Amino acid sequence: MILLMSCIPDRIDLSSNHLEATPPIPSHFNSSNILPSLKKLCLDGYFSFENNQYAARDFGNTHHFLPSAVLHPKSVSDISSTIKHIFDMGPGSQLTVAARGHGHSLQGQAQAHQGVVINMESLQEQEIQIYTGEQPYADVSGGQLWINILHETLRYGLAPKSWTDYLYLTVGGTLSNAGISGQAFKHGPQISNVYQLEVVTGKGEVVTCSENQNADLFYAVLGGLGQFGIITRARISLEPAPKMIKWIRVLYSDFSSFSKDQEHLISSQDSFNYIEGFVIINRTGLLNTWRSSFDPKDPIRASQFNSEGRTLYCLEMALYFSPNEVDSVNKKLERLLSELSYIHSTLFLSEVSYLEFLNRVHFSERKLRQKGLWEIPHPWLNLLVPKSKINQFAEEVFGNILNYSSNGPILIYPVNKSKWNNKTSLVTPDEDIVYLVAFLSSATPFSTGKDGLENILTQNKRILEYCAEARLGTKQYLPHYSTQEEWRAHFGPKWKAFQQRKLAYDPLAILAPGQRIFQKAIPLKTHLANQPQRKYPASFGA
Ligand SMILES: Cc1cc2nc3c(=O)[nH]c(=O)nc-3n(C[C@H](O)[C@H](O)[C@H](O)COP(=O)(O)OP(=O)(O)OC[C@H]3O[C@@H](n4cnc5c(N)ncnc54)[C@H](O)[C@@H]3O)c2cc1C
Repeated sequence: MILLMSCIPDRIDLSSNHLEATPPIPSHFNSSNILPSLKKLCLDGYFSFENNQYAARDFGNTHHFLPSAVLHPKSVSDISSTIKHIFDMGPGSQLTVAARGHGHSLQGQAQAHQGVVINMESLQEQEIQIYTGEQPYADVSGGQLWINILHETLRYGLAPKSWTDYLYLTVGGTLSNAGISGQAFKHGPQISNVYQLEVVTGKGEVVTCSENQNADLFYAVLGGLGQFGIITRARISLEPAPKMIKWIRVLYSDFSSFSKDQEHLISSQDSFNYIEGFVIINRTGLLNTWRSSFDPKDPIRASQFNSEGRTLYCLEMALYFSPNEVDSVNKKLERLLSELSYIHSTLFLSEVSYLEFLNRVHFSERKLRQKGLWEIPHPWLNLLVPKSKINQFAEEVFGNILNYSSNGPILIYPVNKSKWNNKTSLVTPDEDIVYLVAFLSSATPFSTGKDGLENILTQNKRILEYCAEARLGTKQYLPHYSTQEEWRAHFGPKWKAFQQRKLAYDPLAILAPGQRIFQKAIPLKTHLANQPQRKYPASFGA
């Protein structure tokens, strides 16, 4: 159930549905004055003004802000003329615009309260175009799903190099964050594997950018949380696609051996193609095994392994190969495994196609959907932790704060920062190796117990407080804050550049209001100059 109200108290907990207050839209703002002017725009696509509840929903399922209109663009010009029209109204109109990819944000980041949501998936102006050759690439729409890109590129024996664990996400959505998965140690995140973008800025201008052309906008948009422009097209770097995957999991009972082996593997020249890992705290229910699209016998074998109540760490690796390389890949696998110090009775190996491997979470999604466990609140917390502090972090968080059980998978794996470009808007800890730690919790509807939403949010808060108190230098990935002070602390030395770029590309703060970084009500120049240390209501941030 979605509750949509224009005026609701600060926080309502309906157990199954955690809502936050609607942003403080001033009383003089009346969207009904604005909407007739939108209707007059000459578009290839169309606006819908009713039945837009889905645009007030996301995967997190805790924030629900209803827009006044949804644009279903058929062309880039639909997007640019809509934004230009809103820009020309000036700051007084209050109208904001959120691009909505697949709506898999966690806290309303793709929503626009009483604003305009752009349904990016309807932008199918151009087919996926593949360029073969020495440096192959794909030209794709910003609203394209990664799963569709995979299917199409595989027809040419090619595929993107860097992925997310789940492929039902759009190009624009993941490039606005980073796009991190088990290939990132080798290729960097998805934002390191883009040659060119086409962007509609907050003034409605359509700009092509790359590292050689309008480079500042290019880097601003990558990891830019949708603040500087709407990605309408992206040129994605490709590589020859492997046919098959050896997919391996091994267990550790000791965190430092586990992380030492992970770091060894990501630093080796000739290593696996994919390296991740996860924490197994107590036993696993269906929600905890959503990544276990593995040999069906393995969970049974794993459950026979007597952990004696200890927390276990699972190192997950994949080796790409072609059917004609079986001998050499087996030798390589043997050599790589011989360098590791896992518990030897816990080696799990399966062989799957590349497509099955990359699409593994969708397999679990289907199972969860059947049980009604997909569209429930997901109070996720994603952190980037510097390598020098990971042992301290693990000891306190896995050993103390989460001492009873987890409410979903906890991923943990290191990546080499040398593969990441510091010019992008993405913020990471300042070390050569950082760990992605993802607490992918699901809240049980109506529960007020340990698996309930409030409890998980409290637990997330404890983790964040511990990181701050212990000065671990962690950064949130897919960040979510409620005060401007927190955003400034998040960006640290990058905050000034982030503000300057906002002023250059979206001076009226029209775009991506759901990130709650800038507020359209305040003219941006004043806003930037004054730097107020103000705390906005929890739902709105700075
Ligand atoms: C099941 C699941 C698994 C995930 N796994 C991973 C993972 O392995 N690695 C990882 O890095 N992330 C992962 N994520 C997080 C995911 O990458 C982000 O939430 C991403 O933003 C979702 O993409 P989307 O298309 O749904 O974007 P949306 O939620 O629709 O939008 C996200 C933000 O980007 C903006 N935006 C959307 N489209 C555009 C565009 N074209 N141009 C400019 N701005 C735009 C929106 O306004 C919003 O601010 C996962 C999320 C889920 C739900």
